[in-house]
Amino acid sequence: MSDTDSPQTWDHPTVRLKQGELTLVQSLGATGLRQPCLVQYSGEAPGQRHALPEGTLSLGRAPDCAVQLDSPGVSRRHAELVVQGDTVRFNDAGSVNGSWVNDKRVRAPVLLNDGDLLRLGELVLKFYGRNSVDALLHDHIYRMATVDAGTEVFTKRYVMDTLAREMRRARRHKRPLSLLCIDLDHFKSVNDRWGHNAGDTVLREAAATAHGALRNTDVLGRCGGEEFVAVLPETTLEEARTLAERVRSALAARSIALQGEDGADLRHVQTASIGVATFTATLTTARDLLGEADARMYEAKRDGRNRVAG
Ligand SMILES: Nc1nc2c(ncn2[C@@H]2O[C@H](COP(=O)(O)OP(=O)(O)OP(=O)(O)O)[C@@H](O)[C@H]2O)c(=O)[nH]1
Repeated sequence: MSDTDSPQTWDHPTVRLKQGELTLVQSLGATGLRQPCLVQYSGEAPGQRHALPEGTLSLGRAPDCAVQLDSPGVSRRHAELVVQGDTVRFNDAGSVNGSWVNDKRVRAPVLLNDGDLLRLGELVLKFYGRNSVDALLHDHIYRMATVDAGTEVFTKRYVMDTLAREMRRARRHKRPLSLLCIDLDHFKSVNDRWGHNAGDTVLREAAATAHGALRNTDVLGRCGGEEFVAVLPETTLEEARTLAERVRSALAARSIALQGEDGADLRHVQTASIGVATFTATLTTARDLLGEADARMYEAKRDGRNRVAG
């Protein structure tokens, strides 16, 4: 998923369930001018959506491609799309493994229609035109699978997939990669003192605060009840420590407004203990990296909580 496509910065109003009814048609009307998009149907990130803004867009593995497709068999500059109003033209850009639209090899510009299947090498994508109801439904389902309903940060599954993908990228390009394990302190006492609803509010607000302290390129997910993991691509250990401290201090500085079970207005400061780990010659698997961040987080707890270790 590209930064601009992150569910945390979703680019159109969410399709919501209202009283059990999926209000697709109303949502479609409310969104007005939607962009056409491509959705990956295979490869490392099935379900990933690429919005297609107006202009000439390159598709390929190169990091500066407008539609970046980090998949084996896709050339660095594989194909090109020209988006003009409701018209979208697709062409191969001299790729090694070729491009197809609906199983027909592309050798000259092709006008795309809603629902067309594109194949770049082995990678299959589906094209959705502007205002496609299918694309809205797809977004809704994808969002349910990748965003935690209680906190609006990513699900554990999404963050683990991201970690695996970023580790492959870090290894291949010899780039730094770090991880934060963020665990709220004495969270059980929030539930015990003020009830589960107050606990849910604290979880949601703490997640929003942590997300706000991170960068657009970082991926924050909820990995357990009151435990979060942040994947930090292109980040050294030193930079990760600085970010962890930024998250810790943002949480410690935030006074969350709550209502107790008796309706009384309350305020609560929810601190966290944070473990930091980085991808090195000895920490080479996702399990190693998560284990190290988790161990450092427990060290922060043992040292008194509301601190960063690692
Ligand atoms: N309100 C609410 N509580 C949750 C949710 N998920 C987990 N919890 C609670 O989170 C609490 C976690 O408690 P512990 O694992 O003992 O940790 P802690 O109290 O934060 O203590 P330390 O981690 O040692 O600082 C448990 O009481 C869970 O019931 C949730 O979605 N909502």
